[in-house]
Amino acid sequence: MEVMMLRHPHNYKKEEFEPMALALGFFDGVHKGHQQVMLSAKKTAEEKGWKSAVMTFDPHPSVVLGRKHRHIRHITPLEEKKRLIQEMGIDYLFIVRFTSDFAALEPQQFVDQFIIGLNARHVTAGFDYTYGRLGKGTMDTLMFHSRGEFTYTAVQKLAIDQEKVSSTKIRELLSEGLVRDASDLLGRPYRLHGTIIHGDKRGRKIGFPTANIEPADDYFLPMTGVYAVKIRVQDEWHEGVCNVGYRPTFKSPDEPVLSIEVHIFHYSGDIYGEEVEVDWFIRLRGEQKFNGIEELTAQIERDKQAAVQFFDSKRLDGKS
Ligand SMILES: Cc1cc2nc3c(=O)[nH]c(=O)nc-3n(C[C@H](O)[C@H](O)[C@H](O)COP(=O)(O)O)c2cc1C
Ligand SMILES: Nc1ncnc2c1ncn2[C@@H]1O[C@H](COP(=O)(O)OP(=O)(O)OP(=O)(O)O)[C@@H](O)[C@H]1O
Repeated sequence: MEVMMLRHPHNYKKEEFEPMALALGFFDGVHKGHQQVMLSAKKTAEEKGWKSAVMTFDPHPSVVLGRKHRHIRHITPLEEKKRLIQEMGIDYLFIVRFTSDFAALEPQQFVDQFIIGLNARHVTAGFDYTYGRLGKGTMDTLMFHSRGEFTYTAVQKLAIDQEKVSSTKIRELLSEGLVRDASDLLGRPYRLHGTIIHGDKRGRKIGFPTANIEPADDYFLPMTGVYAVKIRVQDEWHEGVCNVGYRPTFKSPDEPVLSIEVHIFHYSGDIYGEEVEVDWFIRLRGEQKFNGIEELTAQIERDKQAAVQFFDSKRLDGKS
């Protein structure tokens, strides 16, 4: 997949691009709804002998439009999004810098410069996609703005249990610790990339060594608590239990520092500095303040059993 960063104004001529079927959206999560939009573009590209392309934006439009904090957390930060879109077999990914100037483009200007101007011959987007200043362009105005230069598909709403599959819903589920429900909407487990860093080395002493993980990006983390996870280290997946939280048993609430640490089953070895991936399967409990190490270790032992049982039953279901 070729990744192209674009800014407004850009100086490309449409002749510089091969004909494309282009999927439009921010696509945080690359969830099942997003996948349908992208696959629809891919299918059209295959039928017509064109290239498939996805256009996304960076940063999130709400950062520039001032509706949210400057730093918004993502289900799939840009690098994660790139990986997933690449895995879908898309030929081109356009990442448009979302600036105030870009946001101020009238719908027709956006279409002229970023759709027709890039030689897109077909556009796919979800039924509720909007474009141009104040989101005035909709799937109903696209025909008019297309000037007959491209065709388009409005992908129908994908809903699960009568609710639209959306990035917003997935963030809501993650913030409630409902990682299993989130994975139903994502079509895969929620995943975090990071690096193993040094912790306080206390874990080893209490009998549960942990890999402390520094996220590679501004991930939207699940609610604090203990989770059954899988972790990929040096290309091998292992099962484990993960605590995401503030370790109230040891740390003062006055200086809260969030830590993410995984006790990996049947594993020993020095893995500081390794890049890892963590897939989150189920939340086992909330984080607690224990009266000392013994109570904590007894509970971690129970967490471990619960996670082992969870993975065993998943294997029996044949879903592993
Ligand atoms: C499965 C698991 C569950 C944990 N649960 C708690 C908890 O409920 N409360 C808490 O204060 N710390 C909890 N911890 C964190 C331990 O306090 C932590 O592993 C220990 O302090 C070692 O930290 P270190 O790796 O930074 O040395 C948990 C750790 C694991 C692996
Ligand atoms: N459930 C869905 N069914 C069909 N299309 C969808 C669905 N969710 C998003 N899309 C489409 O995918 C593209 C990306 O959408 P967007 O990034 O706004 O995702 P979203 O999940 O709706 O996000 P948010 O919750 O922030 O509104 C758009 O074209 C949008 O219309």
